[in-house]
Amino acid sequence: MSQSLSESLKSLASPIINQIYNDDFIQSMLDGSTPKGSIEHYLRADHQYLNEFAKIYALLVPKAHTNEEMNFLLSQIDFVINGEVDAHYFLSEYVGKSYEDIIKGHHHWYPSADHYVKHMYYQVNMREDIAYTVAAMCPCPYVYQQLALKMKEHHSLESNHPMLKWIDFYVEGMDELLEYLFNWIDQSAEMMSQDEVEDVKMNFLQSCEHERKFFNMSYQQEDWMWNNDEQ
Ligand SMILES: Cc1ncc(CN)c(N)n1
Repeated sequence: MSQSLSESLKSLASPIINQIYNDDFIQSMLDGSTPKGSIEHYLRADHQYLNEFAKIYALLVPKAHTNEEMNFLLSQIDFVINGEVDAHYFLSEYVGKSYEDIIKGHHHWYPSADHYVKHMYYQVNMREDIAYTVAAMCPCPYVYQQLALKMKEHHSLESNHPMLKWIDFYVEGMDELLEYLFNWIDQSAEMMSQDEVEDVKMNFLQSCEHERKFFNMSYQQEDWMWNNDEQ
């Protein structure tokens, strides 16, 4: 029996996730050496990213076919805005500043975050079928869940490890969400041509690479050359 599209996506994403795991951001989280400035950069970018992610979920509501799909989207808007902020509070504890102080006054999207967000907005605005956007959004929970599982699997983290609460947040809370998203992709793929399926794959894999760029952007505190007014 041939592999489902979602199974194919997961195996294609695996080498990218391994690269992210071995990059500086995750490796420094594990050894507790992440520069506080890199975490602050991440939090400023991610606060905006999650707000845009919620707005893109909202733009999917008119494309939903059932009340059940609409309720899923509403629940995810609530989670992204009001639930995932807990993961940010765990990281602001590491920095030693209040989350509100870290993110206040920050308005522009850093370059790699800009590219990632616009990749998702392009799908929701230019593609009729919801699957193209869902495929571009799915790596957001999927990559983090896989990274967190690898971090726990390969390291016996002390109970006072500074990143343990952040890691556990993504180990525990993603299964039901991911099952829904991947089923949505598989169901849509049944009515697609091979070319359309290839486009769905590209959207998913590009977002996996955008995840890698987002972490590297944070570690290197990447910004635009024109912006020189931020701490
Ligand atoms: C950029 C990004 N990607 C994924 C996640 C995890 N939902 C996040 N908070 N930020």
